Amino acid sequence: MATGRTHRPATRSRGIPEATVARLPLYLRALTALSERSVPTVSSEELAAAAGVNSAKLRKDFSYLGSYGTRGVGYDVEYLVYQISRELGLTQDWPVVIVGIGNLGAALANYGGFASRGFRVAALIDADPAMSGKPVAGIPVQHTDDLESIIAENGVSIGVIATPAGAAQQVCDRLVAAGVTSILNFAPTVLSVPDGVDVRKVDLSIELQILAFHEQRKAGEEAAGEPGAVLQARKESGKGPDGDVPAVMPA
Ligand SMILES: NC(=O)c1ccc[n+]([C@@H]2O[C@H](COP(=O)([O-])OP(=O)(O)OC[C@H]3O[C@@H](n4cnc5c(N)ncnc54)[C@H](O)[C@@H]3O)[C@@H](O)[C@H]2O)c1
Repeated sequence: MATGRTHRPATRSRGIPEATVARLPLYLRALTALSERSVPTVSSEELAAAAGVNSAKLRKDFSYLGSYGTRGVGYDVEYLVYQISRELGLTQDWPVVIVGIGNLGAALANYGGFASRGFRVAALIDADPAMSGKPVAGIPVQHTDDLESIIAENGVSIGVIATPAGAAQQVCDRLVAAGVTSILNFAPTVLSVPDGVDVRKVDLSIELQILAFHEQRKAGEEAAGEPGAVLQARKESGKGPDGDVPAVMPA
């Protein structure tokens, strides 16, 4: 759901392209659903359809993981879940801090899905003294004065920024100086970070603007008397109804 920007070269040092890395969570989500239904194996076509990705692309992606599946049987679901989780670094617990506990920060803190995906909300931080000590999602909010010590004590390397745009760069600078090396930014502003710090930006309004563009184009095509044009455009692009492009795009 975003225009992500990862300040890294297009290929990681271990040789997995960023575009593949961006698709791994899509495979993992589809595989986790299969695993929950106790499905033992899956073909590349089935998994590609479930993940909304082209199957040739999927096979290429899995070749980077050294996973080729078995002809006539497919891929072992549990093993692939393990392999992708390991590749994404999800076999370890990642403590995360959220800075800015307003509407969005509180909603993120309350989201139960992080823990099951290997992310533990270690602390909630806000500049408003009136919020200090108040529990959100069962975690007491801490004041920004203590940001550096919170990062150090919890060994945090991932920070989520949900402050107003005007505060985001300053919060980012403090997080980075305190040792955070990955930032998920929800504030509508472009952050400057030193080399070695990854930033991903989530902006729902940009996503909506992109959808508005497509809606406008579809309306134009239909008005021009080409009712099949949308379907044809999908066929040509090779994308399913949801598109096979992850909402969070690599740089
Ligand atoms: N990315 C998206 O899709 C998306 C969607 C909604 C909102 N947003 C953005 O998320 C941000 C938060 O939105 P909201 O609706 O939760 O706002 P909000 O006003 O409800 O909350 C902002 C919080 O940040 C705190 N804050 C302000 N300055 C701070 C600082 N220097 N350090 C720490 N905390 C600070 C405030 O005390 C407040 O609790 C905004 O930048 C907004 O534009 C993004």
